[in-house]
Amino acid sequence: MSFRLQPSPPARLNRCQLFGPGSRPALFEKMAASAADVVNLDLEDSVAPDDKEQARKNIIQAIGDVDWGTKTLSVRINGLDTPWWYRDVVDLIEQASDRLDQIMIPKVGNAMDLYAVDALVTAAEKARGRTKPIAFEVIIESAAGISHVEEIAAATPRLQAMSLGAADFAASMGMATTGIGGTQENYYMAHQGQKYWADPWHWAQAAIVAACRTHGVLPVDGPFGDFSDAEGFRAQALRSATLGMVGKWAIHPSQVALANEIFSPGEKAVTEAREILSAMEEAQRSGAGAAVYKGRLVDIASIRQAQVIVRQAELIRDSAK
Ligand SMILES: CCC(=O)SCCNC(=O)CCNC(=O)[C@H](O)C(C)(C)COP(=O)(O)OP(=O)(O)OC[C@H]1O[C@@H](n2cnc3c(N)ncnc32)[C@H](O)[C@@H]1OP(=O)(O)O
Ligand SMILES: O=CC(=O)O
Ligand SMILES: [Mg+2]
Repeated sequence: MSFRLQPSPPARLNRCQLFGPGSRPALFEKMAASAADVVNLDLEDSVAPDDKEQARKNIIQAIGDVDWGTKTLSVRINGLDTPWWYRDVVDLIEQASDRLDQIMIPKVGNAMDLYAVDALVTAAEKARGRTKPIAFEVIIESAAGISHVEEIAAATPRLQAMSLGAADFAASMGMATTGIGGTQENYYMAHQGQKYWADPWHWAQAAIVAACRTHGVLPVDGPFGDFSDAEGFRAQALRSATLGMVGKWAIHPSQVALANEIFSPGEKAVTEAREILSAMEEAQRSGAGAAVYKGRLVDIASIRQAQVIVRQAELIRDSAK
């Protein structure tokens, strides 16, 4: 164990991030009224090139005009390989109200990408006299991004969250699929005439979780494209939660409740976690480091596991007050 303590991620809910194109302002009030913890107004891939400028204007106006409640309000800017990104940043900081919490930077390939955006944001904030610093979130969605995931997670104290973007990731990796997340028909093991499907996103998710947990960043699962497939979404989200991710994107309102449900620990899990903490308190009072709970071993590591669940339950309870 390193003598450095693992930093905690930001203490805020990030169970669901609801996306909507900046070119469809009619959706903004609906997004604000949704149950998502985070709203992502998009300037990037859901907006056609000819609509970029108008989408930017729509978003800047809506940041000030719409009541976003207590949601984390984020705008996805265009990628650093486009002619639009610097104007996205400058106009957002110069013209949008201070209600804007975060910008999402897509297709980040290394720490220098974040250095460049940080430099621009810092200068623009100073010029505007903005006192609330803009937080960053990034998407890991390229071969370069996943190769440099740890340096990206460590790149700037502005960074709060990191998502896996399955669509662009698949394209960049040359994966033979047009599906956005979820089970891939051809990714299976064969054994005694049966097919057993495996999870092609698992390794990238695990790398993201490890980088995020090392540097106190929230790891998030990105889009699941087939919004008619609730069971597929559920299975993908359950796997992500099991791996340590804290939430998932919704690209359609039908996915919000599902994400909230899966990334909120259920009553049974919370009760069990509290019982483990009590069992361990009792064990420690009697000088033992391990105990038996429901016929299985629990020890001091179980306290840390149970605390993850209890902390998340408390965050949800506190946010409902
Ligand atoms: C894949 C890689 C990525 O980068 S994903 C992130 C970028 N993509 C996006 O932002 C796309 C977000 N989603 C959308 O644009 C739309 O949901 C798409 C998928 C096009 C479907 O729109 P539409 O045909 O209107 O859906 P629908 O008729 O089933 O809508 C039912 C009611 O829900 C509303 N709705 C729709 N989308 C949103 C949304 N994103 N946020 C909030 N509300 C939404 C519709 O307006 C409709 O409302 P109502 O029932 O008529 O009042
Ligand atoms: O931006 C998201 C993706 O999946 O690509
Ligand atoms: Mg993408």
